[in-house]
Amino acid sequence: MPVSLVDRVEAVPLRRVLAGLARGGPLGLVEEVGERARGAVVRLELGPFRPLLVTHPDHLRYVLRDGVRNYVRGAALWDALGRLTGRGIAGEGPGWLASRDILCQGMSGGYLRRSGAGMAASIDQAVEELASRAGQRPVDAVAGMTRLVHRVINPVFFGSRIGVEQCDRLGADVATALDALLWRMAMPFVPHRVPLPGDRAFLRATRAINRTLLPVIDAARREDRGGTDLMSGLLRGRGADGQPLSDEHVSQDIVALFVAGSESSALTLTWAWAVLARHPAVMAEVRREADQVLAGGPPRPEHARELVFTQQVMAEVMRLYSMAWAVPRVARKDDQVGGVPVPAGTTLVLSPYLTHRLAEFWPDPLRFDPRRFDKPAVRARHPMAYLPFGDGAHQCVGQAFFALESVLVLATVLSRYDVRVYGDPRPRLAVALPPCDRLGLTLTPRGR
Ligand code: HEM
Repeated sequence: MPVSLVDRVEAVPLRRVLAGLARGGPLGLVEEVGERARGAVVRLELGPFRPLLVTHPDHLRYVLRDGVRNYVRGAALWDALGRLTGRGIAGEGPGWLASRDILCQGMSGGYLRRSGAGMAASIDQAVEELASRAGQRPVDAVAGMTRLVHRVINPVFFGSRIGVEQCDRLGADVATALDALLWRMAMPFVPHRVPLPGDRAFLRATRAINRTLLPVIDAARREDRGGTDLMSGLLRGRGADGQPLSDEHVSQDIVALFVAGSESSALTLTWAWAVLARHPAVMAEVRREADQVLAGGPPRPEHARELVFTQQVMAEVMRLYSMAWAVPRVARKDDQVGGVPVPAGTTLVLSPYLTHRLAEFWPDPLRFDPRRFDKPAVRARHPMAYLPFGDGAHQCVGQAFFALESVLVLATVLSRYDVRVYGDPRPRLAVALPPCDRLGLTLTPRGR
């Protein structure tokens, strides 16, 4: 299908950017720009940084699929992140391909079928631990979901090589390093030799990450237990030169997995509770389905397929709270997107968050409605109008894993506990979309 030409480029000048910031904060500004553009390519005039914002599904198909060879990770935004996540799975080229092959295999359907029972058991335990903390007083939902996610990903990422407390510490160090990078991401034109706030915190956090990870990698390499976890896979893997991946490469890939998989999963689950609290009838229907499918027992991987409404709820949560609010790419050569000239070196910012709010594809876009994911509605929609996990060469390797994890978490919790949510904050713009204020959560046994 040819790319439909939404052939105007709107410029958003700096003064309008600043006025928008004052009105709705950074996320309000992003939403306002997306709403005005209605799918057109928009040039953001951010001082010396002038990226093109791309949100129309036809244009996304072009950048992520048909024209993918011309649009790569690179330039300033990825350079900042690359200081933390290296040039393996979070990069491009041979290093990325080597990691991608290993991780795709490590997270394949076959792997999920083999290890699904272990994963469901981790979820069972993690939910009980959450309930024991959140029984009397509200726990912070982000912290609670982060702990839960760490308990589920720990065996998948590391086998049984690190304890859950160590996994929590590693997650916290990665989050600190990522926060510290925000300055560099916001000002990608500042050279790395010029100090910025956050630099020291970044250095401290990356040292702590290395202190945790490098000895574990070293020991794992010597042991070689033939595990099916992702770290074992990376240690067994080979680069394009046929040599094993270096310790640094493996370590940075593990950090990249935390960056890509841990925070986004924890925050998406956090928003799921916020949304369910706002829609008690939907929460009741998810519970009805959980009662029917789990029938009072522990979660099992095969339940996920039957939790159809719960899957739809999660899909709609990910439409409205799409952690990937900005997915940057850089044009290698001169090109056009939707009729708009794209000179070589231009940064394109794709925004699934904004695509998911285009009224042309999502009538009444801000309304929460899981039925948008009924099969006929999905079939009738533009296939690139929904891409919470990206698309094309870099499509998320953890998509099937999260799909399984999230529906089993919702069903397990609601089949056993009454959930109360305290607070109703808006998301805040960061690397992902955390709540701008505290969201509390209590779990009390049902019927009490
Ligand atoms: C709600 C949960 C998640 C969301 C919303 C999400 C979203 C995304 C998106 C949008 C991309 C594409 C980035 C790009 O095109 O540059 C991506 C890539 C990736 N995701 Fe996820 N993800 C989630 C969970 C996970 C999990 C659980 C894992 C690991 C187990 C994971 C691992 C990765 C990796 C390794 C990549 C890079 C793939 C590549 O560049 O080839 N993600 N994710």
